[in-house]
Amino acid sequence: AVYQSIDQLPEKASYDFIIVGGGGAGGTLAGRLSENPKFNVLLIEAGPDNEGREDLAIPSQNLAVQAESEYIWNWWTVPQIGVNNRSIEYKSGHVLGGGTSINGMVYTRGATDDYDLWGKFAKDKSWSWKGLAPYVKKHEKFVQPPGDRNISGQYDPRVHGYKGPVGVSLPWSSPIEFDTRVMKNAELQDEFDFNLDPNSGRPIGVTWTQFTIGGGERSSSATGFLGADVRKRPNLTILVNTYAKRVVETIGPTIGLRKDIRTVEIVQRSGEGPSRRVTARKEVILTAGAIGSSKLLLDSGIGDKTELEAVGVKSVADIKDVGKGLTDHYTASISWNANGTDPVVNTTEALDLWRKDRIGPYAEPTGPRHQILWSRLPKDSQLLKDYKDPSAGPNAPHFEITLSGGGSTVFAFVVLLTPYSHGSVRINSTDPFSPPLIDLAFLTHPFDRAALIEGVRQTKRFYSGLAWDGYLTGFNGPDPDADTSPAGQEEFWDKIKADMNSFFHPCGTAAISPKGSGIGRGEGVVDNVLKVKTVKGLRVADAAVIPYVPTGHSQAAVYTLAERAADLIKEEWA
Ligand SMILES: Cc1cc2nc3c(=O)[nH]c(=O)nc-3n(C[C@H](O)[C@H](O)[C@H](O)COP(=O)(O)OP(=O)(O)OC[C@H]3O[C@@H](n4cnc5c(N)ncnc54)[C@H](O)[C@@H]3O)c2cc1C
Repeated sequence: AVYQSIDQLPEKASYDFIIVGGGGAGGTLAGRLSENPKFNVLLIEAGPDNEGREDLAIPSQNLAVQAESEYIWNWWTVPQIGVNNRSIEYKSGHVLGGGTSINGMVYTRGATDDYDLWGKFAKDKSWSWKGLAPYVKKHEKFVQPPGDRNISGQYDPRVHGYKGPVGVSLPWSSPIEFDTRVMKNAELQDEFDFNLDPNSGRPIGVTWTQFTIGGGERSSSATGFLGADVRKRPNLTILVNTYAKRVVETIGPTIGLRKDIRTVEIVQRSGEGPSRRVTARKEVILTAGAIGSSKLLLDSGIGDKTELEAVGVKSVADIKDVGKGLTDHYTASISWNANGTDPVVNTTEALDLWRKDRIGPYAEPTGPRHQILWSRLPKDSQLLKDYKDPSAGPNAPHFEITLSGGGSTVFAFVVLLTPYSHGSVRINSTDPFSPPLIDLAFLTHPFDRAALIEGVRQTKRFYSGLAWDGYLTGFNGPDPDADTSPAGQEEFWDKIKADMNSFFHPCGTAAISPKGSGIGRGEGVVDNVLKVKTVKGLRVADAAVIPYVPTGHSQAAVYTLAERAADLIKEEWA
């Protein structure tokens, strides 16, 4: 059943598993755990149901739905000292499907090394690219884009999954002159090579961009894992518009010394009306996202005892790393003038076409959708001599450079994928409705500033190739090389900082670490089977546990993680 409000939840119902947060991971887990008819599953989501909302299904509405306050948390970061004390709007999905219902749909797994790093953190090889291989593809259903685009030579069929519920495809439109020039440039320039598929685990090079779009519609954890058939399962209850305030100790006979945390306190999303407590017979699984899950733990008294007591929250478990270790991708924007003609989209016709046949400009995202250049700092880069390489390994790019054009502007996001800076999520109130203090710590480390300049320079080199002759008519900057005087550099940084944004891929706020290891600073929050340390009955199974942001857009890694989590839980309770 799907209940739209808390008063519809039967008083006496009981559940084996309570999943808190119906996003990328939560939707996946609810779908997978309820495959076993013996498990009774409750999924709690703060945002609305995705069903029946056309804007969430139309791929071209990606930016519109991200601006819709009902679908996002409306969080802002604390002033970021690295970017002239700006607060950055920190978007996060607030709807069934979470981020996967509103994100940019870019589908990239990251590098083998990123997954091997999980294994290193967990001291457990089953968390590694090889160990996770079945899960990397399990959620995916790679399909042809709708229409007649010929995609041969634009992806590698060997690296994809075809039986999962989440649709993945190249976008609808066929290549244009801009794309031909990108490919020509990759051929001509020694520094950059074409790479057939970004999802082989070895992303470096110029790749065609893939999206979580199936049959011309957005594919999310909600559409993929919680579709009409799944919603009919008698052992699955989905409760939307309901806020989990905290997890609390379950009253009853305590066996052993560990606190038993299987109870969730919930209330209407608006905060009005009475709170209720629901208890899981087996486990509570937090999947409220890297920000939401760490905030929930902190609101529940699970975190650094000294810091929690300083804000008046009673300590339940003193786990120092909760909310620490936040890593994310950050991006600078640069552009060129070009002599292409901006395509004019007739939105009425486009919408009609989409409604009729799921094709046309509405069947693909708004924004960068052509190719991505994944690159590393050169081997002989002074930066890699001055600092230990922050990337997980040689397959992991330092930069993502989005290649996007066709009209009068060629535009690039230069994304630093491997930041040295680590941020945090904190709370400063005993009220679970007060917003989290999100600190991304953007540009607070000298490596990050120097690396970002190198990323801008790489982009400039890419667009100075012969393939661009007669196409690009001028660089708009910001240009780190335009004026190398201190004043000129300051001007460059001011422009970058004024515009710098997040790619909204937070990870690492409840990081995985080995079973039995401590709970001091730098020692993680969950063990290698995702159980919260020192307590029982409670797991975290979303982006929060990924120790360091992968070098790709994060949804594929989250699906992989959630698929594995589902199997771990199924096995334990079989
Ligand atoms: C604007 C934006 C663009 C993005 N673009 C891309 C992209 O193009 N490609 C890509 O791969 N990734 C992208 N991402 C990131 C990707 O969507 C996330 O990595 C992924 O959704 C994370 O999954 P999760 O399960 O950890 O968290 P989420 O998907 O955020 O799910 C958490 C869920 O928990 C709910 N929740 C939180 N707190 C509570 C509470 N107290 N009570 C009840 N429910 C709660 C939330 O409402 C949400 O539904 C983007 C994200 C955003 C926000």
